Amino acid sequence: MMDENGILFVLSGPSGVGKGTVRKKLFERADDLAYSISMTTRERRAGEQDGVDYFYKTHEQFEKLIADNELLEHARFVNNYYGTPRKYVEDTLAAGKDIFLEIEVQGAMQVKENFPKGVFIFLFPPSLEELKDRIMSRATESPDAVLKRLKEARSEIEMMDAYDYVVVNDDVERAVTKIQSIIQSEHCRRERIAKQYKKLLEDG
Ligand SMILES: Nc1nc2c(ncn2[C@@H]2O[C@H](COP(=O)(O)OP(=O)(O)O)[C@@H](O)[C@H]2O)c(=O)[nH]1
Ligand SMILES: Nc1ncnc2c1ncn2[C@@H]1O[C@H](COP(=O)(O)OP(=O)(O)O)[C@@H](O)[C@H]1O
Repeated sequence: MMDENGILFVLSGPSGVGKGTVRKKLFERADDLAYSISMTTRERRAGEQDGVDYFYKTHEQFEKLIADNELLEHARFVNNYYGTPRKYVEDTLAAGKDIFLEIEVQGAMQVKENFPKGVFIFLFPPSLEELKDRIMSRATESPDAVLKRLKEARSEIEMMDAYDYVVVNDDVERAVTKIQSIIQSEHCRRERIAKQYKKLLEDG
């Protein structure tokens, strides 16, 4: 059966690789894509807004969301919970609109089980040295949190194989353009399949 649903895109990659930066630039250019704002128990950083960057929750509130099955996936990352609201994703896809998730690898693997047709993109650093510099330069974390994020980065990179595409974030513009072409070619691919399917039915 051909589906008229939107396409689900997932962007993952180690902390500090530039996911947030690339995603924001992508959304400045793409207007037919919806962003799924995640829930988190992490503290709000300076400059972040509730309902824009994340929905900030207490541990108790988050655990209730899990118990009530309101999350499509969730994971713990460096002592905090992160999760994707189920309803927004399902409603957006059902309305025929594409949705974009920016989540870490454990969560992405849960999404893959439920949405095998999703498109999984891994953002890759030019080098580990550069990754470390980027996490440090952002200076939003304590030295301890920087170390934990770096440690996490190695195990995240090991999961790269499970992704459909790997995009190196050497230059933001270039990475965004590559992601845009991935989105475009996935649409072409699905249209081609739909056409072939229609032809098959017509040919009887
Ligand atoms: N599983 C999951 N991971 C998420 C979600 N939202 C954000 N993340 C990931 O959690 C990790 C930590 O995010 P954050 O604290 O904002 O740090 P940053 O990515 O280093 O800026 C990143 O890898 C995010 O992509 C979510 O809803 N689910
Ligand atoms: N292509 C790039 N080249 C140089 N610096 C970058 C690039 N992409 C992102 N950065 C910088 O790296 C740091 C981490 O980026 P951020 O988007 O917060 O990463 P993430 O969301 O993956 O944790 C920020 O200071 C950002 O400005």
